[in-house]
Amino acid sequence: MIKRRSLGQHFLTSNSIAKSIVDSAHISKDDIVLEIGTGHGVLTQLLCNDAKQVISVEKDPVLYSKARDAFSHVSNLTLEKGDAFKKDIEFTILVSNLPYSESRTTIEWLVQRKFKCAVVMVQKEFAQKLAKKDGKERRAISVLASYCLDIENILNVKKTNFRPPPKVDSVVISIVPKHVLSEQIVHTVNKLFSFKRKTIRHIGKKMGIEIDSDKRLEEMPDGEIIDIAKRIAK
Ligand SMILES: C[S@@+](CC[C@H](N)C(=O)[O-])C[C@H]1O[C@@H](n2cnc3c(N)ncnc32)[C@H](O)[C@@H]1O
Repeated sequence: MIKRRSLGQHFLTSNSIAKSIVDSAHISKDDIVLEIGTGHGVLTQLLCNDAKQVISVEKDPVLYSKARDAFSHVSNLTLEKGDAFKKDIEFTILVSNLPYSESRTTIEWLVQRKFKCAVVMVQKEFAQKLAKKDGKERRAISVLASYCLDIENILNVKKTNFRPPPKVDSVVISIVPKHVLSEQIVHTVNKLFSFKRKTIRHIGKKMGIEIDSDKRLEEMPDGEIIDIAKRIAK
């Protein structure tokens, strides 16, 4: 077995945690579920039991081939090989024990999509970052997440529940969308935060618009930051 750290290959070993994750997505027979990272399929069969259809994408070709053999009898499952973020898959629900290195990509990708809900496992620190509402540690990703998504922590998962165990504990979060943003706005919010220490007047000047305020990004409500990004992106 190839253990590729860059692919975040820490496999969940607990069937009861897998069941809790799938149950908390409240999947019905109308739902098309996307799973990012099939791995050894600890979630995949459970998802297929509940959903109309499951599309499970795995980037590692060896794991993809093994899953094809293991799940060849499952009629409502489509297995795909490759990078899930480069595919244009329609889904109603996303369920994934995310590769940690893709957590930020996933949130930026989700805020640009329409879907019913997502249940994903992320590192505890990343969940805390998403929940930052103000202060110096607030990041572009915190603004995008709190403006676009309702996020709830639903389950803490100790690192001992994975093989090989990661360095940190995880948390399963549920996500319900509120607003959708374009790729250009997501990019602009990231750009605004690259000048984070400056006043918004100064940042506006750098980005070609006039803003009559000396506030800093960390003091501004999410909606105001998004409005500024929209003015810049026009
Ligand atoms: C944390 S493991 C979870 C595997 C399995 N679902 C589980 O719960 O044990 C993440 C999986 O995602 C795969 N992966 C990493 N990046 C990916 C990407 N961009 N698209 C699809 N799969 C990816 C890894 O190879 C790995 O199998």
